[in-house]
Amino acid sequence: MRKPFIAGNWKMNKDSAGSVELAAGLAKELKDVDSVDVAVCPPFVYLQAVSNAVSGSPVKVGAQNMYFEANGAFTGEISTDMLKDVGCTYVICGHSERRHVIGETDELVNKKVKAAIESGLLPILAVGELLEEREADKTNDVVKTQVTKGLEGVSADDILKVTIAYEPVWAIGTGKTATPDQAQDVHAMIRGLIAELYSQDVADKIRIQYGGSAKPANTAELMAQPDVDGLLVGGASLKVEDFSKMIKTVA
Ligand SMILES: O=C[C@H](O)COP(=O)(O)O
Repeated sequence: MRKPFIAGNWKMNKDSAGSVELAAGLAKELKDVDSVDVAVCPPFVYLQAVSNAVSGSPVKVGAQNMYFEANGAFTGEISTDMLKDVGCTYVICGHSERRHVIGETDELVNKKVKAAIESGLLPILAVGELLEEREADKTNDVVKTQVTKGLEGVSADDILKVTIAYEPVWAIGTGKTATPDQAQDVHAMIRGLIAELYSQDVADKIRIQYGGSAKPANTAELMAQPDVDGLLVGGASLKVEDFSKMIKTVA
């Protein structure tokens, strides 16, 4: 039985006061939730304040990105130790906006996943196809490559520290959610791939989130799919009411 895991990716939104207000509101609303793992991923500069605001509640904190080196001359980058120092449990690696806007490669994403695990952070490996790739019937190939390369060198002992987030790029921030069947098809394919790369036991245990215009109105039908174990939520995670409603739908 996989415990559902719902994470909010705030992306480049909120200010200092707004971050604390949202985090404190969620901590209060979700204080009794223990059947769902919950995380929020604010911008780097608000991580400490958000960690303080959710302290003692079931809401954990994640970062939206990281760098794979431990320290040194890497201007503008943030290390895993820094993230742990400000209270992070999770880190998103390979979000499609980082792949397609910033230009991150599978190789870089893989270094981040391995460095996260090494440091004790729990990576959320995000994968997903572009609209033209789906239209060209390349969804499975693209996602398989991203998962396989993203997990290269991750041992069987460590793989269950990873959550995979399937986010079809055409569904992100567009209001165009993948249908539950479309999500289920790709999630089942990913689970089958994990069985091939690791074992059936690992595949049965690893959590696979769906992301892309997830909101209160479609949470139940997405989460009803047998291979959808959680959600990586963008826009709808920016309001206490919406995000907590999604979690309570599952709890
Ligand atoms: O990381 C979250 C996803 O990119 C989904 O964003 P969205 O819920 O705004 O479509």
